Amino acid sequence: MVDKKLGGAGLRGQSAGETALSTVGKSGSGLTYRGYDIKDLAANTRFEEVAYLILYGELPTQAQLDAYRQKLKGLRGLPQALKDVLERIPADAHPMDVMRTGCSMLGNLEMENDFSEQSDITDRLLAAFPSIICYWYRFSHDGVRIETETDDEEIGAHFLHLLHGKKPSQLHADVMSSSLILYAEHEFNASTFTARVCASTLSDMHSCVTGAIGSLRGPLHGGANEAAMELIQDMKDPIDAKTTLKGMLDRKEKIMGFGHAIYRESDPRNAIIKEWSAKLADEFGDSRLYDVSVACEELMWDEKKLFCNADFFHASAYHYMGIPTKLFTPIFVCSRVTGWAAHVMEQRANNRIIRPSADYVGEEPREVMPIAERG
Ligand SMILES: CC(=O)SCCNC(=O)CCNC(=O)[C@H](O)C(C)(C)COP(=O)(O)OP(=O)(O)OC[C@H]1O[C@@H](n2cnc3c(N)ncnc32)[C@H](O)[C@@H]1OP(=O)(O)O
Ligand SMILES: O=C([O-])CC(=O)C(=O)O
Repeated sequence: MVDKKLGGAGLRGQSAGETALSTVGKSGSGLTYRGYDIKDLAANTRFEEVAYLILYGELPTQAQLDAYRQKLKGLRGLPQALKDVLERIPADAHPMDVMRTGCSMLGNLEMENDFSEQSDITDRLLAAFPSIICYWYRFSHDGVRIETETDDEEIGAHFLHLLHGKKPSQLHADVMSSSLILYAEHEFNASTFTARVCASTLSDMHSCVTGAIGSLRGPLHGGANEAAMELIQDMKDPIDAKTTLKGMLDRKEKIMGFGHAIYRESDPRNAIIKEWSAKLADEFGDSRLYDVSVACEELMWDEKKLFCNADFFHASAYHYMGIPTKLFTPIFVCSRVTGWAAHVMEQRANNRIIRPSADYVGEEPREVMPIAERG
């Protein structure tokens, strides 16, 4: 794994354009957003500061942050027509499909008429996504029509408040803020590239983000945090964890939450979310999920030199905060919309339609036979 060369299928190792937004896997610094190391950001900022950095180019002053939070707070309400749509989506729908539909419906109701509106449209999506997913979840699962306009200062706390019907503890608010920072931006990953391809046709912001949600949904990308939870939830203890994983590796099964297309030795986001998971396990008073996760990490490194990516310890961390597994990937959307939108804006600012070529491997030229002679 560590020695594997970048190249070949999946456009791996090929540059597909320029970005000033982030670096991934550059030696000396695993992940940076606009020049700031992810560890520095996670330790010293809150998510709204990072969203502002990604979208507006610099970290905000206190006055700018206050104004930005105030703006986002004022954008949490959902139009009745969107609530009507959300109420029609069944409880057994996939929540990522709810996000996709919610984003698309908002695009019908609050269309981006001109690119000069792109920042306001993005702020609206950033503010509205927690409302969209929680409104649908609480209506379809609990039969409750929630009020989505809370006075929480932060997006992460607002999400937990809507989900659980009460304000979260400081620890949970801190974990959510950190988690949203970790997920915010990641260069030309599959969902962001989807957004950029869409943007390159000069399409609207809602279309770009809706497409990106579809790409993030898959288990090889954002969906891995849910798949990781399904994997660890039945593991009894570290020994059971190692036996289970060994069997899966012997059967050549993929272990979700491990490996990465770009990082070769570690994902810098893992150490941060792992530390939060340990703190949550302490608070929860039952460390089984954390312990089995550590055992999985050890075994995967020993057997395959594969490391946990950002998703693996998110599974236990989110679970400890009482978040239902199927809402894990939608939280990723609530964060990554910042990166997606910033890439859309960057693409628009220096655009050429993205249209690669393909190596043809089909039939040689031939003539159409009259239908009676085919067979
Ligand atoms: C936030 C995110 O989106 S992070 C990614 C989340 N996705 C996952 O966790 C899904 C599981 N992981 C994977 O499927 C892959 O590691 C990906 C999709 C992330 C990267 O794929 P690739 O770039 O093709 O992986 P890479 O080239 O490094 O794979 C090297 C070898 O390790 C194997 N491998 C990679 N990841 C895993 C895994 N999680 N479990 C088992 N084997 C793996 C590959 O099958 C490959 O084996 P091969 O050489 O015999 O074909
Ligand atoms: O970069 C990737 O391929 C996937 C990833 O970790 C992310 O999008 O956060």
